[in-house]
Amino acid sequence: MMGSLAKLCQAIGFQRAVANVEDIESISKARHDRDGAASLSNDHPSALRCFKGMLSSAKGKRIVVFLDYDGTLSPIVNDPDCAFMSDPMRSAVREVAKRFPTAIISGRSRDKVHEFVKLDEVYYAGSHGMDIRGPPQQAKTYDGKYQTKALDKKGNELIIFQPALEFLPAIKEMLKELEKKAMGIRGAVIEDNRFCVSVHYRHVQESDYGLLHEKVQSVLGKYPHFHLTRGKKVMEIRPSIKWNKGHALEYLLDTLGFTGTDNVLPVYIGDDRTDEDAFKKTIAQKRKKKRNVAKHLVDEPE
Ligand SMILES: O=P(O)(O)OC[C@H]1O[C@H](O[C@H]2O[C@H](CO)[C@@H](O)[C@H](O)[C@H]2O)[C@H](O)[C@@H](O)[C@@H]1O
Repeated sequence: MMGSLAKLCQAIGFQRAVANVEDIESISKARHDRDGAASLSNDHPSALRCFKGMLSSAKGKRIVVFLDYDGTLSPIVNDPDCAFMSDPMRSAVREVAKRFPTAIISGRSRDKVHEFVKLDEVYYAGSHGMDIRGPPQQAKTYDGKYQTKALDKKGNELIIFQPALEFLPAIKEMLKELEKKAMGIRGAVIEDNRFCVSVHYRHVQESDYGLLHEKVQSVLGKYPHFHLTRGKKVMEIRPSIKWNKGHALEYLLDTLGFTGTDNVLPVYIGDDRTDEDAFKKTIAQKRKKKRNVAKHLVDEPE
């Protein structure tokens, strides 16, 4: 059962920790591309060195796997439309999804990630978690108005959760303005991620960075309910709601029936700053468990 997870980790670049598994092309090299991404260092504890230990803490628990897309399941490439996932990576994710509930949480639009991943057996959260296609169960602790039922191509029932729905008209307007403004700057690429917008500057001359930033800020100034975050050579404009990849992880755990339980171990694999919101929630989950154990000890009569 753990073999499939080890294989996926190896495909993502965790080879050192899980030796003796069949060789799958690693994307770790591509991730160290000096583009501002956090790299492994003494300041960052390495999952590579404690993978087996991490798995031993999964004993008796249900593992739920959460994966980022760009830079994790696909290499970072120059053209965002060409960030394809390799077939071995797809097989590794498919194998994991057979054994553990698995979700992909990306900054991309949900449809775009699905198009790249092409697997129906995983759950998808696009737009940094603001567009979730989850299990066919309403989440208990979330506002029902953002949850709608839908059917997939095979007629299976799904729940769609979109907490930023009311921002859609403004996002469409903003997208047009950004496209117009960015046209003047060579190399700038605007990507429609449905509930957020990416402004890529990977191909912009360094001398034009400031100008592009100014233009983005001038558009953003007209939309006070939005804010800017940063990724790898990309500025991302998002609605200012209290919702990120971490909340999406919690939402999915809820719809999978794990709210208030101790018997779950969420595993999140990601490479970028926005993934840190989800890492924090997995840690919070662990702390919650510790608190519950402590409470249990206090409640328990001696
Ligand atoms: O949450 P993620 O799935 O990691 O998405 C974050 C952004 O990823 C994409 O941009 C990044 O990957 C591109 C393809 O490798 C690369 O060209 C770009 O420079 C990177 O920033 C995606 O295009 C963005 O919309 C996502 O927000």
